[in-house]
Amino acid sequence: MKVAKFGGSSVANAEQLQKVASIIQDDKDRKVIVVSAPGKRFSDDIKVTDMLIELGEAFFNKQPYDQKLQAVLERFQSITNELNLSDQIIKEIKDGVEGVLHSEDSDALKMDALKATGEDSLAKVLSAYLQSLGIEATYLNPQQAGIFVSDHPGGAQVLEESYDHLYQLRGRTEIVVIPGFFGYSKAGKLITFSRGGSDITGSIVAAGVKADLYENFTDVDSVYCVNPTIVDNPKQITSLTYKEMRELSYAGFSVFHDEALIPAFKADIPVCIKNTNNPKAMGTIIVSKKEPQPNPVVGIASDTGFISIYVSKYLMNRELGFGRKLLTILEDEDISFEHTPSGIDDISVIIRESNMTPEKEERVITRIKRELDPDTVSVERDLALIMVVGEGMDSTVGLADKATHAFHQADVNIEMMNQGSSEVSMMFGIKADKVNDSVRALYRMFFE
Ligand SMILES: Nc1ncnc2c1ncn2[C@@H]1O[C@H](COP(=O)(O)OP(=O)(O)O)[C@@H](O)[C@H]1O
Ligand SMILES: N[C@@H](CC(=O)OP(=O)(O)O)C(=O)O
Repeated sequence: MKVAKFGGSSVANAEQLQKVASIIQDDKDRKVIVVSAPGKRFSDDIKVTDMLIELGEAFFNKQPYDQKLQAVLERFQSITNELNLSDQIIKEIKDGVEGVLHSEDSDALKMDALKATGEDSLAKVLSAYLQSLGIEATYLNPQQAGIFVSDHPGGAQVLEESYDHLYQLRGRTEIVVIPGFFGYSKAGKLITFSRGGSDITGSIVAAGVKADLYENFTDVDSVYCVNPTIVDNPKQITSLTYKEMRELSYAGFSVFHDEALIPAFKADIPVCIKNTNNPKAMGTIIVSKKEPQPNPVVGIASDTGFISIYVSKYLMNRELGFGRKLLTILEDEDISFEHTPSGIDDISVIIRESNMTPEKEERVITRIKRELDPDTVSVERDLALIMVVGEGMDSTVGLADKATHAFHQADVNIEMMNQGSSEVSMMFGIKADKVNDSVRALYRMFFE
């Protein structure tokens, strides 16, 4: 049995859905299908999820939202028209959105329910389309499938019991279409995963049904060793380990959500990234172990939007509990940290800028000054992280030398370097405006 997830680009319009249907028909093992909401049809287009978020924001700000709702309905209407399906779903979306907006739920729950409308409606459209082609298919809501999650709107975590519920799907004879991106709390509230979270649903479902393969259909032939929007025609990666993919997706390989690997990894289910627009291409397979490769580096990922809080204090290394106290201040503000590179008398805490507000920052800095009595505390902004990743790196001499040489060639100052003890990756912190030049220089160094 295979679980196939189709991302936003694969379900963006009727033509894409026709490709999806023929992919499903091509392999009788594709029994469980997970879908995203319609994504971009062209580069300046707006994803349905973003349209729904805008609609919610307009409502919360007491602004008119009718046109925004109309635009969502039109996206679905054009799909149902072209696929000759009933437009009953259009009425359901309209009533559903109004029902959510005027419910008694908190704004956070309303927003999650709105966001999920894209996936939920598309799953209904796809199952109706498959039925119209004479294929036995049913839509299955995540609550009926038993996908239970923690009560964190916009950041759900799956509850263990979901896997046993999902195992029951193995008894189904027809094709089951499940909307991605959300589950239900034990209190019965709809809660979404973080953005891009349909990949997570696919992985949870694959682990639950103990699938032989989790296929993740997107709009590229494979995972490339660098982001193809930064380097033209980069080399394709045929196989990756879970560990490598986890590091690469954490650091910016947006083709696969970094949280999505965990369920598949724990259940040891191979993941294959494939192209809906070219399903014959081999794709990239992600497994627990792979043959040693001639090149110890498999990929170079980059991400922007980081800040660093730098704290220095003479004899910091002797002060018991200094690091704990510093991190507690962040924890009290509900801020998670990414990395903590340190020296004997100083420490930096790297944070995603999206986790920080000006108010939080002011409180954090005030408390650091008051409670830790540092010599210096400063905040550095507009940082990017670059990760050079590969399982073979631990046994290869001279890779850090090659990497720093590439930064030198690109005339980029390295603000921070970090190599984890696992040696699966090297991480560099640089100014964000230099990130693409750096990635290109590293690509030339390691792959050309
Ligand atoms: N290293 C990489 N390899 C392949 N694609 C990448 C990589 N890094 C970033 N991407 C981007 O990821 C995109 C696919 O992810 P996404 O837009 O989330 O797809 P979907 O709509 O299928 O969910 C590609 O179009 C590509 O621009
Ligand atoms: N539609 C949701 C979830 C998702 O996974 O989308 P996509 O497959 O387009 O990355 C989002 O945009 O966040």
